Amino acid sequence: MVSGLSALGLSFAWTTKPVFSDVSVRLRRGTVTAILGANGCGKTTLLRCLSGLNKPQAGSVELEAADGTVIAVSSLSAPLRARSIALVPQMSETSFGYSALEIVLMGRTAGSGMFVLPGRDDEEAAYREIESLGIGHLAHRPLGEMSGGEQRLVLIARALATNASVMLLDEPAAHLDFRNQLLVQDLMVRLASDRGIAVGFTTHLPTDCFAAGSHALLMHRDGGHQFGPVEEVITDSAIRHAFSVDARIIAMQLNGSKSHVVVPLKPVPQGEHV
Ligand SMILES: Nc1ncnc2c1ncn2[C@@H]1O[C@H](COP(=O)(O)OP(=O)(O)OP(=O)(O)O)[C@@H](O)[C@H]1O
Repeated sequence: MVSGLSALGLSFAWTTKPVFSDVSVRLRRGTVTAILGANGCGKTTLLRCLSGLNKPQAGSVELEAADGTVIAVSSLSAPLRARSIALVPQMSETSFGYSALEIVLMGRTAGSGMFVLPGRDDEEAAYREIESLGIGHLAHRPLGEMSGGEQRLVLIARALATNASVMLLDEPAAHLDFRNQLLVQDLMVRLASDRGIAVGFTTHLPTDCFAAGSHALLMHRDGGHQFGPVEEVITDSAIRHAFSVDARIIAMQLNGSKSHVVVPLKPVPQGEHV
């Protein structure tokens, strides 16, 4: 059984200028980790490094087993990697012509090779994942004819169908309406608590970290970062440094539980020390 995914000392550069350096983060089984930062700070690049799609110039990404053994993600075969770590992209234009059922079946047979045809069991399992997300009515609709929110749920169902122990979602709430944002946040929390999945997601909205994450990795535009429990990492001064925005975190009791909203107040003037 996989107990988590760890990145140790990751550095990545597309050119000579590093996108990030020496990033360490641990996504534990049964928890949700938010990866927060301004546009262009490297969230998607990091997520792809964690999934094994981008190769970092330094550092390692390792899957941890419950007995303490670790295996480098870079040493896994592509099929095994696809069955261990599911990546939910923001969009999948290459899948636009396929129906939801066909797309989720691709997740079910991920890593089995091009010539393996899905069987009846696979089809039933794919239906179950689609139903579990409340989108059974979309099973036979092509992805390209769905709304952004519906597409996101289909891509999450495809990731679930892989039975991966780690799920990485790139901006899962982007372009979603209020209700669908809430549904996706609740879903990530449930995938962690009910299925024991180690969930990681990227966002550029600080409030999302409090809503769904137990831990946060805050990435700064200068390549620096902080990782730890959300309430320790996401502070007024950390937001000011990461986004160049003066903001206030407001904590309140709502329906018997603690909620937080992060209110942006004003941009920090250019050139002012953050
Ligand atoms: N394929 C690529 N080739 C070269 N540079 C890239 C490539 N992909 C991303 N970059 C650059 O790497 C940096 C980090 O990009 P990335 O997409 O990881 O940021 P992000 O934090 O996810 O941004 P956003 O919030 O806008 O989605 C940016 O400067 C971007 O221009």
